[in-house]
Amino acid sequence: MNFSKEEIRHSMLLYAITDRTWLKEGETLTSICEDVLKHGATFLQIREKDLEPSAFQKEALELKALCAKYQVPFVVNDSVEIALAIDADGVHVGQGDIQGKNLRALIGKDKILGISAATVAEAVAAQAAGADYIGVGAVFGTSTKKNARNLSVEKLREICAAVTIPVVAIGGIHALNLRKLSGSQVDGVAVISAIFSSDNPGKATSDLLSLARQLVQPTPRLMRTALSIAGSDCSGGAGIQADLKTMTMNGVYAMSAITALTAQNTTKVEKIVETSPDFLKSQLDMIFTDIFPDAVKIGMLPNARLIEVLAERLRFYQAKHIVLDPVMVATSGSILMETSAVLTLKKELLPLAELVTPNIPEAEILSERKITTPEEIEAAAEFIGKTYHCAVLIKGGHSVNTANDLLWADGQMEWFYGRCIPNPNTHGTGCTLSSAIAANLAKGYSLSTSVQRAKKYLSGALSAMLDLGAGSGPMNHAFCLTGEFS
Ligand SMILES: Nc1ncnc2c1ncn2[C@@H]1O[C@H](COP(=O)(O)OP(=O)(O)OP(=O)(O)O)[C@@H](O)[C@H]1O
Ligand SMILES: Cc1ncc(CO)c(N)n1
Ligand SMILES: [Mg+2]
Repeated sequence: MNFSKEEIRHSMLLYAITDRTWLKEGETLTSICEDVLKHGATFLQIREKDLEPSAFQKEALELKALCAKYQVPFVVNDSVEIALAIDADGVHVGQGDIQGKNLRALIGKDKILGISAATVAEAVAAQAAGADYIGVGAVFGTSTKKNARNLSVEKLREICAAVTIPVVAIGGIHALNLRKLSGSQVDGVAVISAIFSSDNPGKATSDLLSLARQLVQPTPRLMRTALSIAGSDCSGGAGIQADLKTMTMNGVYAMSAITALTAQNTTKVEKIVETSPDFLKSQLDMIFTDIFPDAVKIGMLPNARLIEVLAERLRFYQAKHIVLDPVMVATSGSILMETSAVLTLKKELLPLAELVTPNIPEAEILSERKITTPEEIEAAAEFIGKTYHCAVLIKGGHSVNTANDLLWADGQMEWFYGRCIPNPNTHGTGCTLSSAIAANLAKGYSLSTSVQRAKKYLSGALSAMLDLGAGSGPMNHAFCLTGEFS
Protein backbone atom coordinates (compact mmCIF):
# COMPACT_ATOMS: atom_id res chain seq x y z
CA MET A 1 0.00 0.00 0.00
CA ASN A 2 1.09 3.55 -0.60
CA PHE A 3 0.52 6.24 2.00
CA SER A 4 0.66 9.98 1.37
CA LYS A 5 2.74 12.25 3.60
CA GLU A 6 -0.43 13.45 5.27
CA GLU A 7 -1.60 9.88 5.90
CA ILE A 8 1.74 9.02 7.47
CA ARG A 9 1.45 12.05 9.78
CA HIS A 10 -2.06 11.02 10.91
CA SER A 11 -0.94 7.42 11.33
CA MET A 12 1.53 8.44 14.05
CA LEU A 13 -1.38 9.06 16.46
CA LEU A 14 -1.24 5.67 18.16
CA TYR A 15 1.77 3.73 16.96
CA ALA A 16 1.77 0.16 18.28
CA ILE A 17 4.98 -1.91 18.50
CA THR A 18 4.74 -5.65 19.05
CA ASP A 19 6.11 -7.67 21.94
CA ARG A 20 5.35 -11.39 21.92
CA THR A 21 6.81 -11.94 25.36
CA TRP A 22 3.51 -10.93 26.95
CA LEU A 23 1.39 -13.40 24.99
CA LYS A 24 -0.80 -15.60 27.14
CA GLU A 25 -1.83 -19.22 26.62
CA GLY A 26 -3.74 -19.63 23.34
CA GLU A 27 -2.91 -16.17 22.03
CA THR A 28 -0.90 -15.42 18.91
CA LEU A 29 0.76 -12.20 17.87
CA THR A 30 -1.72 -11.96 14.99
CA SER A 31 -4.77 -12.40 17.21
CA ILE A 32 -3.61 -9.69 19.64
CA CYS A 33 -2.67 -7.35 16.81
CA GLU A 34 -6.06 -7.82 15.21
CA ASP A 35 -7.66 -6.78 18.48
CA VAL A 36 -5.34 -3.78 18.67
CA LEU A 37 -6.08 -2.71 15.09
CA LYS A 38 -9.80 -3.23 15.57
CA HIS A 39 -9.65 -0.85 18.52
CA GLY A 40 -8.05 1.87 16.48
CA ALA A 41 -4.24 1.61 16.49
CA THR A 42 -3.11 3.77 13.59
CA PHE A 43 0.30 2.21 12.85
CA LEU A 44 2.00 -1.13 13.53
CA GLN A 45 5.66 -2.05 13.80
CA ILE A 46 6.88 -5.60 14.32
CA ARG A 47 9.79 -5.61 16.77
CA GLU A 48 10.71 -9.06 18.00
CA LYS A 49 14.32 -8.99 19.12
CA ASP A 50 14.56 -12.68 20.05
CA LEU A 51 13.00 -14.27 16.95
CA GLU A 52 15.33 -15.80 14.40
CA PRO A 53 14.92 -14.41 10.86
CA SER A 54 12.70 -17.09 9.33
CA ALA A 55 10.22 -17.09 12.24
CA PHE A 56 10.30 -13.29 12.30
CA GLN A 57 9.55 -13.16 8.59
CA LYS A 58 6.63 -15.54 9.00
CA GLU A 59 5.06 -13.44 11.75
CA ALA A 60 5.74 -10.27 9.75
CA LEU A 61 3.97 -11.65 6.70
CA GLU A 62 0.82 -12.37 8.71
CA LEU A 63 0.85 -8.93 10.30
CA LYS A 64 1.34 -7.30 6.91
CA ALA A 65 -1.90 -8.86 5.61
CA LEU A 66 -3.70 -7.82 8.77
CA CYS A 67 -2.57 -4.21 8.48
CA ALA A 68 -3.60 -4.09 4.82
CA LYS A 69 -7.09 -5.16 5.91
CA TYR A 70 -7.25 -2.26 8.38
CA GLN A 71 -5.43 0.13 6.00
CA VAL A 72 -2.82 0.83 8.64
CA PRO A 73 0.86 1.23 7.72
CA PHE A 74 3.04 -1.73 8.69
CA VAL A 75 6.79 -1.48 9.16
CA VAL A 76 9.51 -3.92 10.16
CA ASN A 77 11.99 -3.03 12.88
CA ASP A 78 15.71 -3.13 12.02
CA SER A 79 15.74 -5.51 9.05
CA VAL A 80 15.66 -3.85 5.63
CA GLU A 81 16.07 -7.33 4.09
CA ILE A 82 12.92 -8.72 5.68
CA ALA A 83 10.95 -5.53 5.03
CA LEU A 84 11.79 -5.82 1.34
CA ALA A 85 11.35 -9.59 1.21
CA ILE A 86 7.76 -9.39 2.45
CA ASP A 87 7.04 -6.06 0.74
CA ALA A 88 6.13 -4.35 4.02
CA ASP A 89 5.08 -0.70 3.91
CA GLY A 90 8.47 0.25 5.30
CA VAL A 91 11.19 -0.15 7.87
CA HIS A 92 12.14 1.48 11.16
CA VAL A 93 15.80 1.73 12.12
CA GLY A 94 17.88 3.13 14.94
CA GLN A 95 20.89 5.44 14.79
CA GLY A 96 23.23 2.44 14.82
CA ASP A 97 21.68 1.06 11.63
CA ILE A 98 22.08 4.13 9.45
CA GLN A 99 25.77 4.94 9.71
CA GLY A 100 27.35 4.99 6.26
CA LYS A 101 24.30 3.58 4.46
CA ASN A 102 21.90 5.15 2.04
CA LEU A 103 18.78 3.51 3.37
CA ARG A 104 16.47 5.57 1.20
CA ALA A 105 18.17 4.26 -1.93
CA LEU A 106 18.11 0.74 -0.51
CA ILE A 107 14.39 0.62 0.20
CA GLY A 108 13.16 2.75 -2.71
CA LYS A 109 11.20 5.97 -2.72
CA ASP A 110 7.75 4.50 -2.00
CA LYS A 111 8.54 2.73 1.26
CA ILE A 112 8.12 4.37 4.65
CA LEU A 113 11.42 5.04 6.39
CA GLY A 114 11.31 5.64 10.15
CA ILE A 115 14.42 6.58 12.10
CA SER A 116 14.92 6.85 15.87
CA ALA A 117 16.47 10.04 17.16
CA ALA A 118 17.18 11.49 20.60
CA THR A 119 18.67 14.89 19.80
CA VAL A 120 17.95 17.81 17.47
CA ALA A 121 21.07 16.95 15.46
CA GLU A 122 20.02 13.32 15.03
CA ALA A 123 16.50 14.39 14.04
CA VAL A 124 17.74 16.85 11.43
CA ALA A 125 20.16 14.26 10.05
CA ALA A 126 17.37 11.67 9.88
CA GLN A 127 15.19 14.06 7.89
CA ALA A 128 18.10 14.79 5.54
CA ALA A 129 18.62 11.04 5.11
CA GLY A 130 15.08 10.78 3.72
CA ALA A 131 13.14 9.65 6.80
CA ASP A 132 9.34 9.88 6.58
CA TYR A 133 9.01 10.20 10.35
CA ILE A 134 11.15 10.05 13.44
CA GLY A 135 10.63 8.22 16.69
CA VAL A 136 11.94 10.35 19.54
CA GLY A 137 12.71 9.06 22.99
CA ALA A 138 12.92 7.77 25.49
CA VAL A 139 10.46 10.24 26.94
CA PHE A 140 9.87 8.28 30.14
CA GLY A 141 11.70 5.46 31.88
CA THR A 142 11.23 2.28 29.89
CA SER A 143 11.67 -1.37 30.62
CA THR A 144 11.98 -2.27 26.93
CA LYS A 145 15.20 -0.46 26.23
CA LYS A 146 18.01 -0.34 28.76
CA ASN A 147 20.23 2.75 29.10
CA ALA A 148 17.82 5.02 27.23
CA ARG A 149 18.09 8.69 28.21
CA ASN A 150 14.96 10.54 29.28
CA LEU A 151 13.95 13.59 27.26
CA SER A 152 12.15 16.62 28.68
CA VAL A 153 9.02 18.02 27.05
CA GLU A 154 11.06 21.12 26.12
CA LYS A 155 13.62 18.97 24.30
CA LEU A 156 10.83 17.13 22.52
CA ARG A 157 9.31 20.43 21.42
CA GLU A 158 12.69 21.62 20.14
CA ILE A 159 13.04 18.46 18.07
CA CYS A 160 9.50 18.81 16.67
CA ALA A 161 10.25 22.40 15.70
CA ALA A 162 13.53 21.46 14.01
CA VAL A 163 11.99 19.08 11.45
CA THR A 164 9.02 19.16 9.07
CA ILE A 165 8.42 15.38 9.06
CA PRO A 166 6.13 13.85 11.70
CA VAL A 167 7.45 12.98 15.14
CA VAL A 168 6.21 10.15 17.34
CA ALA A 169 7.21 10.08 21.02
CA ILE A 170 8.35 6.75 22.47
CA GLY A 171 9.58 5.25 25.70
CA GLY A 172 7.60 4.22 28.76
CA ILE A 173 4.40 5.98 27.64
CA HIS A 174 1.19 4.73 29.25
CA ALA A 175 -2.29 6.03 30.02
CA LEU A 176 -1.23 7.76 33.23
CA ASN A 177 1.79 9.72 31.98
CA LEU A 178 0.70 10.44 28.37
CA ARG A 179 -0.82 13.83 29.30
CA LYS A 180 2.62 15.01 30.47
CA LEU A 181 3.59 15.26 26.78
CA SER A 182 1.05 18.00 26.14
CA GLY A 183 2.56 21.05 24.51
CA SER A 184 5.33 19.00 22.95
CA GLN A 185 3.88 19.21 19.39
CA VAL A 186 4.36 15.48 18.72
CA ASP A 187 2.12 13.83 16.12
CA GLY A 188 1.46 10.79 18.25
CA VAL A 189 2.72 8.26 20.74
CA ALA A 190 4.39 4.88 20.24
CA VAL A 191 3.75 2.20 22.83
CA ILE A 192 4.77 -1.38 23.45
CA SER A 193 4.03 -2.60 26.94
CA ALA A 194 1.13 -0.19 27.58
CA ILE A 195 -0.75 -2.30 25.03
CA PHE A 196 0.93 -5.71 24.87
CA SER A 197 1.40 -6.26 28.62
CA SER A 198 -2.18 -5.20 29.31
CA ASP A 199 -4.78 -7.78 30.38
CA ASN A 200 -7.04 -6.30 27.74
CA PRO A 201 -4.98 -4.98 24.80
CA GLY A 202 -8.10 -3.87 22.88
CA LYS A 203 -9.35 -1.70 25.71
CA ALA A 204 -5.85 -0.39 26.40
CA THR A 205 -5.68 0.62 22.73
CA SER A 206 -8.95 2.53 22.72
CA ASP A 207 -8.09 4.27 26.02
CA LEU A 208 -4.68 5.32 24.69
CA LEU A 209 -6.22 6.41 21.41
CA SER A 210 -8.61 8.86 23.04
CA LEU A 211 -5.78 10.24 25.21
CA ALA A 212 -3.57 10.56 22.13
CA ARG A 213 -6.35 12.43 20.33
CA GLN A 214 -6.57 14.96 23.16
CA LEU A 215 -2.78 15.35 23.05
CA VAL A 216 -2.57 15.84 19.30
CA GLN A 217 -5.57 18.12 18.88
CA PRO A 218 -5.18 20.34 15.86
CA THR A 219 -3.71 23.66 16.81
CA PRO A 220 -5.75 26.56 15.37
CA ARG A 221 -3.08 27.14 12.71
CA LEU A 222 -3.31 23.55 11.52
CA MET A 223 -7.12 23.35 11.57
CA ARG A 224 -8.33 22.48 8.09
CA THR A 225 -11.44 24.16 6.72
CA ALA A 226 -14.31 23.05 4.50
CA LEU A 227 -17.23 24.82 2.89
CA SER A 228 -20.67 23.45 2.11
CA ILE A 229 -22.58 25.20 -0.67
CA ALA A 230 -26.05 23.71 -0.36
CA GLY A 231 -29.66 24.12 0.68
CA SER A 232 -30.89 24.38 4.25
CA ASP A 233 -32.96 21.46 5.55
CA CYS A 234 -34.89 22.83 8.51
CA SER A 235 -35.44 19.29 9.81
CA GLY A 236 -31.68 18.99 10.28
CA GLY A 237 -31.00 15.65 8.59
CA ALA A 238 -29.82 16.65 5.12
CA GLY A 239 -28.45 19.70 3.30
CA ILE A 240 -26.41 22.36 5.07
CA GLN A 241 -27.29 21.03 8.52
CA ALA A 242 -26.05 17.50 7.72
CA ASP A 243 -22.95 18.93 6.06
CA LEU A 244 -21.93 21.12 9.02
CA LYS A 245 -22.41 18.27 11.48
CA THR A 246 -20.49 15.86 9.25
CA MET A 247 -17.57 18.19 8.63
CA THR A 248 -17.34 19.04 12.35
CA MET A 249 -17.38 15.37 13.34
CA ASN A 250 -14.70 14.69 10.72
CA GLY A 251 -12.40 17.21 12.37
CA VAL A 252 -12.46 20.24 10.10
CA TYR A 253 -13.80 23.77 10.58
CA ALA A 254 -17.10 23.94 8.68
CA MET A 255 -18.61 26.90 6.78
CA SER A 256 -21.74 27.29 4.65
CA ALA A 257 -23.06 29.24 1.67
CA ILE A 258 -26.81 28.69 1.39
CA THR A 259 -28.40 28.23 -2.04
CA ALA A 260 -32.00 27.72 -0.89
CA LEU A 261 -34.14 27.48 2.20
CA THR A 262 -36.33 24.41 2.26
CA ALA A 263 -39.28 23.79 4.52
CA GLN A 264 -39.08 20.00 4.73
CA ASN A 265 -39.20 17.16 7.20
CA THR A 266 -38.74 13.41 7.08
CA THR A 267 -41.91 12.97 5.02
CA LYS A 268 -41.79 15.72 2.37
CA VAL A 269 -40.46 19.01 1.06
CA GLU A 270 -43.22 21.58 1.60
CA LYS A 271 -41.70 24.81 0.23
CA ILE A 272 -38.48 26.09 -1.28
CA VAL A 273 -37.21 29.68 -1.25
CA GLU A 274 -34.28 30.08 -3.62
CA THR A 275 -31.37 32.34 -2.67
CA SER A 276 -30.77 35.16 -5.17
CA PRO A 277 -27.64 34.71 -7.32
CA ASP A 278 -26.32 38.02 -5.99
CA PHE A 279 -26.68 36.89 -2.38
CA LEU A 280 -24.96 33.57 -3.11
CA LYS A 281 -22.10 35.56 -4.65
CA SER A 282 -21.84 37.75 -1.52
CA GLN A 283 -21.67 34.71 0.75
CA LEU A 284 -18.92 33.18 -1.39
CA ASP A 285 -16.95 36.45 -1.44
CA MET A 286 -17.13 36.76 2.35
CA ILE A 287 -15.88 33.21 2.76
CA PHE A 288 -13.16 33.02 0.12
CA THR A 289 -11.61 36.39 0.94
CA ASP A 290 -11.25 35.55 4.63
CA ILE A 291 -11.19 31.87 5.63
CA PHE A 292 -10.22 30.11 2.41
CA PRO A 293 -11.68 26.58 2.44
CA ASP A 294 -9.35 23.60 1.99
CA ALA A 295 -12.23 21.72 0.35
CA VAL A 296 -15.69 22.53 -1.00
CA LYS A 297 -18.79 20.35 -1.05
CA ILE A 298 -21.63 21.37 -3.37
CA GLY A 299 -25.18 20.13 -2.80
CA MET A 300 -28.61 21.47 -3.79
CA LEU A 301 -28.55 24.05 -6.59
CA PRO A 302 -32.15 24.81 -7.53
CA ASN A 303 -31.62 26.75 -10.77
CA ALA A 304 -29.24 27.57 -13.62
CA ARG A 305 -28.55 31.20 -12.54
CA LEU A 306 -27.19 30.02 -9.21
CA ILE A 307 -25.04 27.41 -10.95
CA GLU A 308 -23.57 30.03 -13.28
CA VAL A 309 -22.68 32.42 -10.45
CA LEU A 310 -21.21 29.60 -8.41
CA ALA A 311 -19.07 28.29 -11.26
CA GLU A 312 -17.76 31.79 -11.99
CA ARG A 313 -16.79 32.39 -8.33
CA LEU A 314 -15.16 28.96 -7.94
CA ARG A 315 -13.06 29.61 -11.03
CA PHE A 316 -12.24 33.14 -9.84
CA TYR A 317 -10.99 31.91 -6.44
CA GLN A 318 -9.45 28.73 -7.87
CA ALA A 319 -11.23 26.66 -5.22
CA LYS A 320 -9.54 23.35 -4.37
CA HIS A 321 -10.95 19.87 -3.75
CA ILE A 322 -14.48 20.39 -5.06
CA VAL A 323 -16.88 17.51 -4.35
CA LEU A 324 -20.12 17.88 -6.29
CA ASP A 325 -23.19 15.99 -5.10
CA PRO A 326 -25.60 16.48 -8.03
CA VAL A 327 -28.71 16.63 -5.87
CA MET A 328 -31.75 16.36 -8.09
CA VAL A 329 -34.40 14.52 -6.06
CA ALA A 330 -34.75 14.25 -2.25
CA THR A 331 -35.00 10.89 -0.43
CA SER A 332 -38.70 11.70 0.00
CA GLY A 333 -39.13 12.03 -3.79
CA SER A 334 -39.38 15.83 -4.12
CA ILE A 335 -37.63 17.66 -6.97
CA LEU A 336 -34.76 19.85 -5.72
CA MET A 337 -33.38 21.09 -9.06
CA GLU A 338 -35.16 22.49 -12.13
CA THR A 339 -34.86 19.98 -14.96
CA SER A 340 -33.59 22.74 -17.24
CA ALA A 341 -30.64 23.36 -14.88
CA VAL A 342 -29.08 19.95 -15.58
CA LEU A 343 -27.49 21.19 -18.81
CA THR A 344 -25.86 24.12 -17.01
CA LEU A 345 -24.68 21.81 -14.23
CA LYS A 346 -22.98 19.56 -16.79
CA LYS A 347 -21.42 22.38 -18.74
CA GLU A 348 -20.34 24.70 -15.92
CA LEU A 349 -19.81 22.69 -12.75
CA LEU A 350 -18.85 19.12 -13.58
CA PRO A 351 -15.58 20.18 -15.23
CA LEU A 352 -14.60 22.09 -12.04
CA ALA A 353 -15.26 19.14 -9.74
CA GLU A 354 -12.55 16.83 -8.44
CA LEU A 355 -15.30 14.32 -7.70
CA VAL A 356 -18.98 14.03 -8.58
CA THR A 357 -21.16 11.70 -6.46
CA PRO A 358 -24.42 10.78 -8.23
CA ASN A 359 -26.78 8.09 -6.99
CA ILE A 360 -28.05 5.73 -9.69
CA PRO A 361 -30.96 7.89 -10.98
CA GLU A 362 -28.63 10.92 -11.11
CA ALA A 363 -25.94 8.88 -12.86
CA GLU A 364 -28.55 7.87 -15.45
CA ILE A 365 -29.25 11.53 -16.16
CA LEU A 366 -25.56 12.52 -16.27
CA SER A 367 -24.59 9.58 -18.51
CA GLU A 368 -27.79 9.70 -20.62
CA ARG A 369 -28.51 5.99 -20.30
CA LYS A 370 -30.35 3.41 -18.18
CA ILE A 371 -28.33 1.66 -15.48
CA THR A 372 -29.35 -1.74 -14.15
CA THR A 373 -26.20 -3.89 -13.75
CA PRO A 374 -22.77 -3.40 -12.13
CA GLU A 375 -21.25 -3.39 -15.65
CA GLU A 376 -23.58 -0.56 -16.61
CA ILE A 377 -22.56 1.33 -13.45
CA GLU A 378 -18.92 0.98 -14.54
CA ALA A 379 -19.65 2.11 -18.09
CA ALA A 380 -21.68 5.10 -16.88
CA ALA A 381 -18.93 6.17 -14.46
CA GLU A 382 -16.32 5.94 -17.18
CA PHE A 383 -18.51 7.96 -19.55
CA ILE A 384 -19.12 10.73 -16.98
CA GLY A 385 -15.46 10.81 -15.91
CA LYS A 386 -14.12 10.97 -19.44
CA THR A 387 -16.70 13.48 -20.65
CA TYR A 388 -16.31 15.94 -17.78
CA HIS A 389 -12.71 15.23 -16.71
CA CYS A 390 -13.54 14.51 -13.10
CA ALA A 391 -13.58 11.51 -10.81
CA VAL A 392 -16.98 9.83 -10.30
CA LEU A 393 -18.46 7.94 -7.36
CA ILE A 394 -21.71 6.20 -8.29
CA LYS A 395 -23.61 5.29 -5.14
CA GLY A 396 -25.65 2.17 -4.85
CA GLY A 397 -27.52 3.18 -1.72
CA HIS A 398 -31.01 3.46 -0.41
CA SER A 399 -32.56 3.63 -3.88
CA VAL A 400 -31.24 0.15 -4.76
CA ASN A 401 -30.75 -1.37 -1.29
CA THR A 402 -27.03 -2.05 -1.54
CA ALA A 403 -24.13 -0.15 -0.04
CA ASN A 404 -21.67 -0.73 -2.86
CA ASP A 405 -20.25 2.33 -4.54
CA LEU A 406 -17.99 2.56 -7.58
CA LEU A 407 -15.16 5.08 -7.81
CA TRP A 408 -13.80 5.91 -11.27
CA ALA A 409 -10.72 8.14 -11.11
CA ASP A 410 -8.08 8.71 -13.79
CA GLY A 411 -9.16 5.62 -15.71
CA GLN A 412 -9.05 3.36 -12.61
CA MET A 413 -12.13 1.64 -11.16
CA GLU A 414 -12.41 0.83 -7.49
CA TRP A 415 -15.46 -0.76 -5.86
CA PHE A 416 -16.20 0.07 -2.24
CA TYR A 417 -18.26 -2.74 -0.79
CA GLY A 418 -20.26 -1.54 2.20
CA ARG A 419 -22.36 -3.62 4.57
CA CYS A 420 -25.96 -2.65 3.97
CA ILE A 421 -27.25 -1.49 7.35
CA PRO A 422 -30.90 -2.41 7.93
CA ASN A 423 -31.91 1.12 8.80
CA PRO A 424 -34.83 2.67 6.88
CA ASN A 425 -33.81 6.11 8.16
CA THR A 426 -31.54 7.28 5.34
CA HIS A 427 -32.53 10.94 5.05
CA GLY A 428 -29.34 12.80 4.11
CA THR A 429 -27.01 9.85 3.39
CA GLY A 430 -25.85 11.43 0.13
CA CYS A 431 -25.21 14.84 1.73
CA THR A 432 -23.35 13.21 4.59
CA LEU A 433 -21.17 11.05 2.35
CA SER A 434 -20.10 13.94 0.09
CA SER A 435 -19.33 16.24 3.06
CA ALA A 436 -17.31 13.55 4.78
CA ILE A 437 -15.31 13.02 1.57
CA ALA A 438 -14.69 16.80 1.32
CA ALA A 439 -13.60 16.95 4.97
CA ASN A 440 -11.11 14.14 4.45
CA LEU A 441 -9.76 15.74 1.27
CA ALA A 442 -9.34 18.96 3.28
CA LYS A 443 -7.26 17.00 5.78
CA GLY A 444 -4.98 15.83 3.00
CA TYR A 445 -6.15 12.26 2.46
CA SER A 446 -6.09 10.85 -1.07
CA LEU A 447 -9.39 10.56 -2.94
CA SER A 448 -9.65 6.81 -2.46
CA THR A 449 -8.83 6.99 1.25
CA SER A 450 -11.27 9.90 1.68
CA VAL A 451 -14.07 7.80 0.16
CA GLN A 452 -13.13 4.86 2.38
CA ARG A 453 -13.09 7.00 5.53
CA ALA A 454 -16.33 8.76 4.56
CA LYS A 455 -18.12 5.43 4.10
CA LYS A 456 -16.86 4.31 7.49
CA TYR A 457 -18.24 7.48 9.10
CA LEU A 458 -21.57 7.06 7.31
CA SER A 459 -21.86 3.42 8.44
CA GLY A 460 -21.29 4.56 12.03
CA ALA A 461 -23.97 7.23 11.74
CA LEU A 462 -26.47 4.76 10.21
CA SER A 463 -25.62 1.98 12.67
CA ALA A 464 -26.55 4.22 15.60
CA MET A 465 -30.17 3.45 14.59
CA LEU A 466 -31.62 6.85 15.40
CA ASP A 467 -35.35 6.80 14.71
CA LEU A 468 -36.92 10.25 14.52
CA GLY A 469 -39.88 11.57 12.54
CA ALA A 470 -42.68 9.83 10.69
CA GLY A 471 -40.82 9.26 7.40
CA SER A 472 -37.27 8.31 6.42
CA GLY A 473 -35.54 9.92 9.38
CA PRO A 474 -32.09 11.42 9.92
CA MET A 475 -28.93 9.65 11.10
CA ASN A 476 -26.99 10.24 14.30
CA HIS A 477 -24.12 12.35 13.02
CA ALA A 478 -22.59 12.51 16.50
CA PHE A 479 -22.67 8.73 17.07
CA CYS A 480 -19.11 8.78 18.36
CA LEU A 481 -19.71 11.48 21.02
CA THR A 482 -21.06 10.79 24.49
CA GLY A 483 -22.47 14.29 24.97
CA GLU A 484 -20.68 14.54 28.32
CA PHE A 485 -17.95 17.07 29.02
CA SER A 486 -15.73 17.03 32.00
N1 LIG B 1 -28.68 1.13 4.41
C1 LIG B 1 -27.44 1.50 4.11
N2 LIG B 1 -26.37 0.88 4.70
C2 LIG B 1 -25.11 1.25 4.42
N3 LIG B 1 -24.79 2.22 3.57
C3 LIG B 1 -25.79 2.87 2.95
C4 LIG B 1 -27.15 2.56 3.18
N4 LIG B 1 -27.93 3.39 2.43
C5 LIG B 1 -27.06 4.19 1.77
N5 LIG B 1 -25.78 3.86 2.05
C6 LIG B 1 -24.59 4.53 1.55
O1 LIG B 1 -24.83 5.91 1.66
C7 LIG B 1 -24.14 6.61 0.66
C8 LIG B 1 -25.11 7.54 -0.05
O2 LIG B 1 -25.79 6.79 -1.02
P1 LIG B 1 -27.30 7.04 -1.43
O3 LIG B 1 -27.55 6.27 -2.66
O4 LIG B 1 -28.16 6.80 -0.25
O5 LIG B 1 -27.22 8.60 -1.76
P2 LIG B 1 -28.31 9.62 -2.21
O6 LIG B 1 -29.41 8.92 -2.93
O7 LIG B 1 -27.64 10.70 -2.90
O8 LIG B 1 -28.84 10.14 -0.79
P3 LIG B 1 -29.80 11.42 -0.49
O9 LIG B 1 -31.19 10.90 -0.56
O10 LIG B 1 -29.41 11.81 0.87
O11 LIG B 1 -29.53 12.42 -1.51
C9 LIG B 1 -23.48 5.56 -0.22
O12 LIG B 1 -22.14 5.38 0.17
C10 LIG B 1 -24.29 4.32 0.08
O13 LIG B 1 -23.55 3.16 -0.18
C1 LIG C 1 -31.60 20.87 1.34
C2 LIG C 1 -31.47 19.45 0.90
N1 LIG C 1 -30.41 19.09 0.21
C3 LIG C 1 -30.27 17.81 -0.20
C4 LIG C 1 -31.22 16.87 0.09
C5 LIG C 1 -31.02 15.44 -0.41
O1 LIG C 1 -31.34 14.49 0.47
C6 LIG C 1 -32.35 17.28 0.83
N2 LIG C 1 -33.33 16.44 1.17
N3 LIG C 1 -32.44 18.58 1.23
MG1 LIG D 1 -28.40 12.63 -3.01
